[in-house]
Amino acid sequence: MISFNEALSRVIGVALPLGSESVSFEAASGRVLSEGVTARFAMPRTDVSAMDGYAVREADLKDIPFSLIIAGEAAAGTLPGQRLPERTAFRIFTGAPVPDGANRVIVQENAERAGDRVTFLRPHGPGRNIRAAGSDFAAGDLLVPAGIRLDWRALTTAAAADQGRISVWRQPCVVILATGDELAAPGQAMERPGAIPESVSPGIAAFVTAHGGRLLRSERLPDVPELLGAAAARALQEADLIIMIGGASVGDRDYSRSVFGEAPDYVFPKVAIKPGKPVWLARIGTRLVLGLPGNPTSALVTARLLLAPLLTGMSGGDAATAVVFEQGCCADPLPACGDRETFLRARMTERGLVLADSQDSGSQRSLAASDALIRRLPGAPAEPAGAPVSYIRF
Ligand SMILES: Nc1nc2c(c(=O)[nH]1)N[C@H]1C(S)=C(S)[C@@H](COP(=O)(O)OP(=O)(O)OC[C@H]3O[C@@H](n4cnc5c(N)ncnc54)[C@H](O)[C@@H]3O)O[C@H]1N2
Ligand code: MOO
Repeated sequence: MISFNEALSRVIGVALPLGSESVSFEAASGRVLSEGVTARFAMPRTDVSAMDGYAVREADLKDIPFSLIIAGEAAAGTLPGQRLPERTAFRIFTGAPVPDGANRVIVQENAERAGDRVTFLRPHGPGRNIRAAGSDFAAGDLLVPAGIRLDWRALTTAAAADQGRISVWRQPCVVILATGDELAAPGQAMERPGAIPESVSPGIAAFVTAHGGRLLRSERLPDVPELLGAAAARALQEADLIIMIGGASVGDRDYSRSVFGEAPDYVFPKVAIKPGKPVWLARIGTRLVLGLPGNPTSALVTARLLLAPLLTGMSGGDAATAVVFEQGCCADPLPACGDRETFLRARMTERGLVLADSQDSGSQRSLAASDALIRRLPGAPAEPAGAPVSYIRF
């Protein structure tokens, strides 16, 4: 069985972008730029006021108090090119073009206006309160480079470039197939003896969307090979990535692998990790199929460790950045690790990482309260409380 590191490097190897497309800003959130965004013009476009106040000439300033006639007004959006006559002031607002000849804006808090005169009553500070043309960026400057995921900060910078459309990598289209006779839609399990709520695909669906995928649909299917086969064939037509949930193990009714043929072209058939050993990844033509174990914690842990880099890379990002381990300390004693690399659910607190009450891979209660996975290497000895640990945000 391969190690987690080997599985991760194989995921990174197949997590390739799927081609680019041009989108409007409304559709760009969370997408990865396939081409950098360059500015169509300099910002500010012209010298502009940084404050609400009065534009003046330096040469006209006298000891306070002194007055000037107000000769005009400039607001944001006013065309540049107005001229400030000597020994006058202009009423000016933040973002307005500074009239030619003016070289300082005095904030209105230091002045008092009466009709067409302004009297400066308090000393102005050293700042000129003018943003020079091009001081933010010049025409043609690269504002956001290719490869950046457009989060709310990068979207703002990109929009400032005044490009109507931008080039982004295509989103991987995903179909989720959750398998198991026992599964019922949440809200409908109690009425059916033997049923349990299908809890994994709602979590995985949210995970897919958060990591740059486009969810086409999520289906719940019984353990009937014909039905699974038909659903898999449909999914292979439409999706770049199919996520099978459950049926990954060796039970007689575990069909998730066999619906893709006698011997799928595995990227890996399982991984030496706990929880999540039965996780698998295969290529079916140009599509990828990821099999997550049915145990809810195993499914979510393997999603965090292997689906995150897969979706990150397929959506144009740097797959390796999706799996970053940090150093911390564990507030609880740690048990010795067996021969499978183990990821323990934990919660980040001011005291350090606190282990979840249950580490059972079927446990679902602890998931909502866990935001970290502590990484324990095979054969690691037991440790007392306070030991340094490597962990990943969960
Ligand atoms: N003889 C062996 N048995 C098992 C092995 C093994 O190596 N040899 N591996 C165990 C491990 S480790 C895991 S993890 C599980 C994973 O098995 P499957 O992927 O085949 O999962 P299922 O059998 O379908 O289900 C396991 C468990 O999870 C519940 N489940 C499944 N899907 C969902 C869902 N969508 N929502 C909520 N709960 C779900 C299911 O009812 C079962 O209780 O296999 C071990 N067995
Ligand atoms: O790997 Mo399983 O996920 O240990 O229960």
